[in-house]
Amino acid sequence: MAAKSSQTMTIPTDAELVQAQADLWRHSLSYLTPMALSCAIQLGIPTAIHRLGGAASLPDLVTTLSLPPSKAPFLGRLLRLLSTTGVLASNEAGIYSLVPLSYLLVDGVRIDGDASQTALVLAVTSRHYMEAAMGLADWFKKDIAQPVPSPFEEVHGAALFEESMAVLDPECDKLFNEALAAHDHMGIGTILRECHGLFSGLQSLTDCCGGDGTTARSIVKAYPHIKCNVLDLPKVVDKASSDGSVNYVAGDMFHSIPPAQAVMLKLVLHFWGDEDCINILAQCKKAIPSREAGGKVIIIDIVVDSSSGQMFETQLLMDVAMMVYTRGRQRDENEWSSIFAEAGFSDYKIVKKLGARGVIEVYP
Ligand SMILES: C[S@@+](CC[C@H](N)C(=O)[O-])C[C@H]1O[C@@H](n2cnc3c(N)ncnc32)[C@H](O)[C@@H]1O
Repeated sequence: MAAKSSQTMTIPTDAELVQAQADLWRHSLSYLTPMALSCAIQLGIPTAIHRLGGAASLPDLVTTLSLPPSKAPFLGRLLRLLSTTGVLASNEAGIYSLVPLSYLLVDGVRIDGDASQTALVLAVTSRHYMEAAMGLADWFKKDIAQPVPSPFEEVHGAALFEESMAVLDPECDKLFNEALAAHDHMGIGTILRECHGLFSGLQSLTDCCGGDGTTARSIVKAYPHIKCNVLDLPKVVDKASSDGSVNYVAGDMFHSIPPAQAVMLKLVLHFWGDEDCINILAQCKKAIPSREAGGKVIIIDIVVDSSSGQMFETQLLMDVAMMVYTRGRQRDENEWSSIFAEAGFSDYKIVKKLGARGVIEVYP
């Protein structure tokens, strides 16, 4: 027999009901915010404003973007939403300008040598990603044995990293790879400037899952004395173009990680479940010397922090994104700490929080 609730819900007042209705509109229509952002990128609005000197009026944009004049009033409404949601700034004279967020969406602008972030927005707002999110309720109802495939795998028949994705859906595979490169390449410059002690004392480093070696090359450029290995799967290493500054190793991190004073896992562990993370970290521990000899694992990943205001919501969205698209998750400090302990590490330190991410040193 169902337990009787001792609490009865108070009937909302009229004022609360109309507010609730407005809140529901906002919640259920807020998918139009990323759609407007994607539309702005496809039309080239941030790039046009940049080329017009960083500020532009509606008529300037209609002309520069070669849009039919009949669309001007509609573009004005799009620009108003983009300004209200913080993608652009606007003033009373009807001039639109770039803010740091839209600066990241300007074609050709390089931040620390990184590509703009347009590829990421275009991928996550594509039908491939949206369809996976739309399959979430069906996914919840299915009782599937471990390891649980993501809603993305259920809908598209392959995981994001799987080679078969290139055959099943080449367009989706291309979108994902471009998005991943834009996402991963950004930020190492800031880490090098903000976290001086992270690499300076190291003689050697293995960038585990280091992809095409972009991050490792930036580190070696800043610290030429560091001997740097880049470990990735053979299919990735085979395609990497080497300039001789780093040593590429084709392999599987679950089997072996090239030894070095430190192993770095930058934006890796959030793709994996807890058990896999423990196995990866256990392999890292085998690859490094004792703490006294300077051994450490460097992790760059989100540290979910409920006291971080709006950043907390971003971190939760990134967590649900991991649930929808991968088998991974985002973790708070307690969750990180127990994974480190289970993998046999004795201590850790959160060196720095940068945006939504943290830089963690983990000691054997
Ligand atoms: C999200 S990226 C890592 C990002 C990279 N560390 C960066 O910050 O630029 C994931 C990478 O992990 C690699 N990878 C996946 N499974 C692997 C494994 N078992 N062993 C080694 N590399 C792996 C993929 O090929 C891909 O290049």
